[in-house]
Amino acid sequence: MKIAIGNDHTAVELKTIISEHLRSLGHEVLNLGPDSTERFDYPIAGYEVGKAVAAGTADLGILICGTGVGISLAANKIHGIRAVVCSEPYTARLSRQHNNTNVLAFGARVVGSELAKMIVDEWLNAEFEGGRHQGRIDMIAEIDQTQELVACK
Ligand SMILES: O=C(CO)[C@H](O)[C@H](O)COP(=O)(O)O
Repeated sequence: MKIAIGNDHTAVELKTIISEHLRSLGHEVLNLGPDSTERFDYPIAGYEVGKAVAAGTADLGILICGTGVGISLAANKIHGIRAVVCSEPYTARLSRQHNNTNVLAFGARVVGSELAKMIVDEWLNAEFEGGRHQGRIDMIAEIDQTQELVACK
């Protein structure tokens, strides 16, 4: 798979570790974040990775900032992006199975590199289950596109 990765200044080292891990698993990595620890505004990386995934330039995206929160908020502003912040593997797996997330975020100030690899592995190995979950994904898309939800009218 082709995986876009983005980060801010807090996550350069963890980005490198995760990129190497992804390559060792046979994935292609598209680096859309800085490789310098100079202060960097995380919305830029969230935007770049979100755009790459939404456009199909990458299959999935991984974002890392201090907490994973800001960078995922930015990515979630792109139509079609479902980004999740995870600090443990269970939520990562369920976010694929039930919510069909296409961007995974975590915090370099929150998780260590081994836990981050476990989170990534669990997320990549899980598959969307469809069925009843598809209708809920469609409802999220409806809110995104129309700022309305027919089920609430
Ligand atoms: O976690 C983050 C956003 O959610 C950022 O990494 C964090 O806010 C950066 O902070 P600072 O500029 O103080 O290093």
